Amino acid sequence: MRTRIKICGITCAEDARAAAQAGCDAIGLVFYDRSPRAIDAARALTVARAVPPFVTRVGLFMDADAEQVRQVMAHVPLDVLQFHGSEPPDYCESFGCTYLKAVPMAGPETPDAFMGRYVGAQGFLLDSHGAGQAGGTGQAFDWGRWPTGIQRSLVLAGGLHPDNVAEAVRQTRPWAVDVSSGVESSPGVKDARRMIRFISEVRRVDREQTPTDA
Ligand SMILES: O=C(O)c1ccccc1NCC(=O)[C@H](O)[C@H](O)COP(=O)(O)O
Repeated sequence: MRTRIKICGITCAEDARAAAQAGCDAIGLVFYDRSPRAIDAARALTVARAVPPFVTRVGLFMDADAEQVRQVMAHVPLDVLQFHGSEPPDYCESFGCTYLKAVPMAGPETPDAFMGRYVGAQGFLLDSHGAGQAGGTGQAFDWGRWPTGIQRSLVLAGGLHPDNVAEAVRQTRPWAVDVSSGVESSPGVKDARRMIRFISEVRRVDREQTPTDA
């Protein structure tokens, strides 16, 4: 299987083009003003327009007012929404857009119980954050806690970087991986070489797992 790759926290058109050139499947735009990767709608529009066709644009929100989400959606062409806070299912579904729900692996609820509540989610991003904590921390959770036997699309996030992503994919076999700080030179600034290395490591494991013709 080809593991999908999302590079989150893109803040400029140059980084968006570099991420696409490196071979990512999706980029993330963070609409959360307390993040070092926060972006406003005007800048996000520039970034979204720099992304070539067939690369998915994900808009990330954290406990935002519904009106803020609607305003961003009216200005920026987003393909998918990602909700990273304690947004309830009816809120997530109210925008009529494909969405991912972040699952706090340091939260009190088991991942399966948490995911069971979001029947309308297209997928889940399992991250190391917990109650009251944001994402983009560079912290990994224990991959041994990865849920198995779940028929939903799961995205592995949290503390991934070019030197650990191969092992992470081998252990969890996720639908997709997500990275932010692990491919940066400083918060909010992506490093093209790290993005290329990250993606080539994922592809190396994909090849190991692809059966060859006898
Ligand atoms: O990236 C942020 O700054 C951020 C802030 C607040 C909530 C979520 C945030 N990012 C969400 C993501 O999807 C990150 O890519 C994910 O948490 C992994 O981050 P990292 O551990 O830095 O790879």
